[in-house]
Amino acid sequence: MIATVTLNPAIDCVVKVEEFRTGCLNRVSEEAVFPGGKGVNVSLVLAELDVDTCVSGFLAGTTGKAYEAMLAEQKLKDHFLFVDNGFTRINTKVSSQEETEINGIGPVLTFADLDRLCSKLRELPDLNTLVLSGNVPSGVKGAYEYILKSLSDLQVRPVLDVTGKELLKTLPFHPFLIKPNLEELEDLFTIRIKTLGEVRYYARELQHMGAANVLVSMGAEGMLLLTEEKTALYAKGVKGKVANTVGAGDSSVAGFLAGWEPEHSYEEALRLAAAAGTATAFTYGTAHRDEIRRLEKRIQIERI
Ligand SMILES: Nc1ncnc2c1ncn2[C@@H]1O[C@H](COP(=O)(O)OP(=O)(O)OP(=O)(O)O)[C@@H](O)[C@H]1O
Ligand SMILES: O=P(O)(O)OC[C@@]1(O)O[C@H](CO)[C@@H](O)[C@@H]1O
Repeated sequence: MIATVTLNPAIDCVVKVEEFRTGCLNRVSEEAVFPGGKGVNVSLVLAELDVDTCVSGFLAGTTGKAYEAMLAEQKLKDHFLFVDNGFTRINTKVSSQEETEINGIGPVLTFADLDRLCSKLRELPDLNTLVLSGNVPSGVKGAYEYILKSLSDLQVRPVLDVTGKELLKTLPFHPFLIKPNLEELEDLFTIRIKTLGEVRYYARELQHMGAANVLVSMGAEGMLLLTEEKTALYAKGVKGKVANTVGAGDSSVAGFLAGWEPEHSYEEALRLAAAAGTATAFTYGTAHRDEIRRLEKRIQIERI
């Protein structure tokens, strides 16, 4: 089973505004709410792809209760824990001429909370993969390193979709997969990347630092996978009508894991990663299976 950890989930309020402007009232023409947060998005797409998964992390307050009810509707196995300060954040995602996101703060966590979470994760039967992704709340800086250290005796594959120092601290644990996007890769090395060759070079640097597989997502430009066998595969972007790209990266992580599992084929992993990411970009909320399977046929992969 694949467990996902979302330390700071959010109710995603996705709205469409015909012409978004700052400094005035904007009225929305379409709106929807989803139980968001990176790990939960990964689990939603895994479930669409018939992979056994469960969600965990922390909720708080009345929005936390609402979040739980939204999860129940999605029929995800829910191992979230409650903390008794603050409230689960509400993140606003505006689709307009361009996309604008406003992400909230969420509750404060302590390392004692992380210990409770680790105990919960230990109890999960058949756990083989642990996906850790998203923002680390104040109070628990270094949380992912702490969780991986606490669970280092378990035989699980760590998967990390986190940024900056939080990512670097986890590389000594040899994550099975990391998924920086292009901007995050640039920020990690304080450089500007212009070519696929440069993407491959810096992905390789992350392998030298401990990562096994590195998947660099590049929005509409597709994604590059540097496998643990040192093969670089590139999946071209697919053109289509973008609804909202929120969760596209998380869907790619889910697609990668679902595609890799049956035959341990990295080409199939990349194909499904690209299809799932694209399907989510073309959907409000995370992608559904039919769209993912339809797009899978359109993914072109080349060795670079
Ligand atoms: N505008 C787009 N058009 C086509 N495909 C897209 C688009 N945006 C994203 N994708 C697909 O989804 C994948 C992941 O998207 P992206 O690189 O934006 O991830 P991300 O920055 O981690 O996103 P998020 O943080 O919102 O989950 C891309 O590599 C691509 O395959
Ligand atoms: O604030 P974080 O944890 O970095 O990102 C949270 C978030 O923006 O990421 C998901 C998309 O990847 C959304 O569902 C959610 O609102």
